[in-house]
Amino acid sequence: MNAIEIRNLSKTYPLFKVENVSLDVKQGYITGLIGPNGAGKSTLIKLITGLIQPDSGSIHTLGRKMPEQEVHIKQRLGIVSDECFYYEHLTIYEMGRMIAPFYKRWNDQTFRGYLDQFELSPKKKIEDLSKGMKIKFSLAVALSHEAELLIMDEPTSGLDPVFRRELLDLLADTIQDETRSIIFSTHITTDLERIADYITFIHRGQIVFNEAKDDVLERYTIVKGDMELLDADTRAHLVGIRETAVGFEGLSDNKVEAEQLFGSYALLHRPSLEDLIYFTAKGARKHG
Ligand SMILES: Nc1ncnc2c1ncn2[C@@H]1O[C@H](COP(=O)(O)OP(=O)(O)OP(=O)(O)O)[C@@H](O)[C@H]1O
Repeated sequence: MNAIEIRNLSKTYPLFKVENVSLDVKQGYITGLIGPNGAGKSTLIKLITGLIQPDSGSIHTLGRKMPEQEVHIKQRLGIVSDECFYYEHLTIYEMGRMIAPFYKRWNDQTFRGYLDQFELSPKKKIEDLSKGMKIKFSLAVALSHEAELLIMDEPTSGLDPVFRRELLDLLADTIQDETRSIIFSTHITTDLERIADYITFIHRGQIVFNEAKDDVLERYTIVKGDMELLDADTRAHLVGIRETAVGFEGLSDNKVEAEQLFGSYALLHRPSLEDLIYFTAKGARKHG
């Protein structure tokens, strides 16, 4: 079962396009959305949440079609970001009162519990909240109406390390019942190494891969060796290469092939998600 099903989605801006994207986001899991600056992560999230309309293609969220069934979908969706505040002059308490009637499954007691847990004073005005506090507030709202799908655009980037860890634990707990799902865009890839089940990698408006995190980190490998190992064949094999005075470091998208190609002449080791972004942004070749 998929929480989100995207088919052949395209959106063109004057200098950028999301092109023919198809993507399944699995229900009951945490999916991390990664990619370099300007890759299209926020654009994809805005398309999914209906903030912008695609030129072509379709999006089904929680089994319902966007934008036709947007009102129904929004009841079951929690959007967590520091950007979705329209009433800056209201206090947290007043904003909560304003939001509550919109949701059929709103639980005021749960909301007050999260405000307390996240140390958010109900008397504080929205305009006086820091970026991290806005994230906490929108998370409290999402969790108080029993959202089945949390869509989070860089939720941890404005948070201190203590709350960041607490948030990651909270998210891991949130999906324990296997009916809830989370899609989570971030540059803090170590957060995803900690909690993500699936990774969606977007680059230049296209999906590079959408796979289980453990499979990705098993399939790719970092290759390190002396410069004399780099010839036309070995260069063509690597997705991206960093050359230094003492040798090279590169990313292979096929560990088995890399082992055959480089044998015992090079050092191979497991990449981090950050390595995948770095070498993909550096390289010209498409991943296999
Ligand atoms: N409304 C718009 N009009 C024109 N171009 C836009 C618009 N919104 C975004 N873009 C362009 O689309 C591209 C992708 O932007 P997007 O914000 O989706 O990237 P991102 O992956 O979220 O980047 P970052 O990691 O830097 O936040 C950028 O080149 C951006 O300038």
